[in-house]
Amino acid sequence: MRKEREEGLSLVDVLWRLRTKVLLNHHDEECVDFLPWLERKAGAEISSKLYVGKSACGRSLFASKSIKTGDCILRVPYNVQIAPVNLLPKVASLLDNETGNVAKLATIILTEQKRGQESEWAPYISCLPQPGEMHSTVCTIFWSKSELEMIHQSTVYQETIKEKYQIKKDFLKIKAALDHSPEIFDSITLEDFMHAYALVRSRAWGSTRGVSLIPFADFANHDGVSEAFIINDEDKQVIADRDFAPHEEVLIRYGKFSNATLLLEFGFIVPDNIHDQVQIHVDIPNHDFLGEMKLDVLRMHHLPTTRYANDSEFSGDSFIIKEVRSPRGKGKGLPQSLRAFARVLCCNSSQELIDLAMEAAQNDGRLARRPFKDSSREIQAHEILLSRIIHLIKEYNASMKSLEPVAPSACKRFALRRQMALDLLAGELRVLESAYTWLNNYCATLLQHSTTND
Ligand SMILES: C[S@@+](CC[C@H](N)C(=O)[O-])C[C@H]1O[C@@H](n2cnc3c(N)ncnc32)[C@H](O)[C@@H]1O
Repeated sequence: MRKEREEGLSLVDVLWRLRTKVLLNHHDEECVDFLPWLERKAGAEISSKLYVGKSACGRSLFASKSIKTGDCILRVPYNVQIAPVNLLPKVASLLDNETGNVAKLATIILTEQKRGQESEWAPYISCLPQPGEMHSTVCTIFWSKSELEMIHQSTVYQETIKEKYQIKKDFLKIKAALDHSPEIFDSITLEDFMHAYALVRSRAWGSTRGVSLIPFADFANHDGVSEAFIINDEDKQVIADRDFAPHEEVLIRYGKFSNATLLLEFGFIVPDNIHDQVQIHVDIPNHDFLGEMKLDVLRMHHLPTTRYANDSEFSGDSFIIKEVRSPRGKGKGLPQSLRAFARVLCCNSSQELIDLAMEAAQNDGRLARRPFKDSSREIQAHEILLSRIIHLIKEYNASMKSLEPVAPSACKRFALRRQMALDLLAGELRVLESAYTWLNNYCATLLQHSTTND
């Protein structure tokens, strides 16, 4: 107690510290003063029911007392959120409109870190994960080229390359701006910027006023099946989705995110993620003599098509598929837009394309949404999808097989990333296999009906 009093803490703070020391079983010495400090800064209560503690996934929020379903467990007013407008005016004036909000928030973190104890945000900044901490460097932007190759099947691969490019672009702009202000920041490295960028990506939320860091709320860890989330309002609130006993970890849902998104933005994945998805490309082959007509019909009906690098080579589209939960025909099956695309792709006469366009005009205007009347044509359309999916399944299996088990002497970081790559691919493979089962079943049922009718 004398030590705390010597640190200049008020009696209330000392009592809070003693109380939490007794209560906490995930005690986090470094964060004990953080919430009282934030509440003083906000001039309002932020949470009477939660504390910041330690978990297997870095810091986390825990119940400090019993929580009932429907209780408001935290509210962070806008005046203690960190938004791009908090960027020092001198630095802001040197940045153009193309500099993204994530880069601006990352710059705020770096400049506040530099100010050390003089920073008005010092108690918050000092609780953020440090560059060396394992969980903060798992995001794929930190993966090497060969590590990224492990997941080249997944959209995360391309997204990471795009993101790394954007980070470098933003870094050069920020560096140029800070070089004009050596009194604020003498030298900034790409590594420092990437770390700050990853911190922002994994803990900033969007709101009616743009993107901001939400101190305290951003210590909540993610559970994809939780119904508690940060309400997209100016003051950020979270409402408990169930009862919690004292000291239970309180998880929230960041969003209905696939493992691809979780890995890219937050650096972790969850097993059996119900939000997993796969992006598949379906192309109109360049040898298709009806290719141009098919493209015209698709565009006339507002189905987006992409012409790839060389106009004469491929045209096609990308579709997101999620796990198809019921192979027996119940539930949603594959996206209707993908099945419509396959029906158009399957047409082998201009008359068939005209018939599809007429059918759309006579109904709700949407192209190829109804099954072909001729069930053998309907089967052929879906077999195009089946063959695409079988091809992808083979590729995923081959990629996973090539990820040899790591030697016991391999570095811990590589072993972790390899395991994440395997888990990511396994989740996407599960989605593809569910689509395969659904399509197979659909075609078999159609075949059975047509032979019965014959
Ligand atoms: C918004 S922060 C949450 C607080 C963070 N644990 C900390 O120490 O400051 C998001 C980060 O927490 C970690 N995290 C959150 N939920 C997780 C989960 N379910 N599994 C693994 N890591 C998780 C990841 O490192 C993620 O980037």
